[in-house]
Amino acid sequence: MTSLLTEPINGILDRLHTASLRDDELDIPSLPSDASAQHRADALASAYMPVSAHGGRLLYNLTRFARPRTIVEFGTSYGISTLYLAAAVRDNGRGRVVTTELSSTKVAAARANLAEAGVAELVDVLAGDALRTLGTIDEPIGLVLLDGWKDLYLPVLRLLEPRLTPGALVIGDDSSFASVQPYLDHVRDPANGYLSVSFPVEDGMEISCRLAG
Ligand SMILES: C[S@@+](CC[C@H](N)C(=O)[O-])C[C@H]1O[C@@H](n2cnc3c(N)ncnc32)[C@H](O)[C@@H]1O
Repeated sequence: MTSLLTEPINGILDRLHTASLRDDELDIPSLPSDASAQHRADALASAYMPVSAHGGRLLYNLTRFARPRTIVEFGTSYGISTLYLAAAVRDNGRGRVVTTELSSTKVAAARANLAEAGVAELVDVLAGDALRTLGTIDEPIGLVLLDGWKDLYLPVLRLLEPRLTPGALVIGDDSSFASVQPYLDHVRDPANGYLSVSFPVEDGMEISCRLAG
């Protein structure tokens, strides 16, 4: 049996996905186009913006198959995608997740959700800007989920690239968004060391395999 379909993870994911439906009712103030990542994170502190249940199951299955020792996630929010990754780590019997989030409200909520789900010991939630927090990881990385602000996918990937293992999977969520294009241009050019495929789940996930170290 999978942790995803058993309690407490199954019920917590149901609850969080249901709560995320209220994102549509939030009154988010419009932000200047040059608003900082922190400003955007604070303005959207109430918004879950999660992967869908289908996207989450894809993340779970990829993680089960790849059996990575270290998974890095950019953009924790309330911890929904992190729970799918952590459930797979638990069922693999090895590995850990390092995830990072700018909003302090969300860091506290995600830590509480992961503790309630019984997977807190499998996950490090790093508070702060991914461009700073993820620079501290010095071990080989087997799987990356990029789901923070879209314009930062490429700088975050470039930061992590020296530590990607050959064969590592890099997953970019919301790949149909125009702001992801510079990232897509990078991973879709084999000269940059990836074989990349667009997967049609929700707003699209780009799944890229690292060919070279
Ligand atoms: C789309 S949501 C993540 C959803 C989450 N992966 C899930 O499925 O539940 C994006 C999150 O990335 C966070 N974020 C954006 N830029 C960031 C940065 N530079 N460093 C850390 N977190 C960031 C935002 O605050 C926001 O909570």
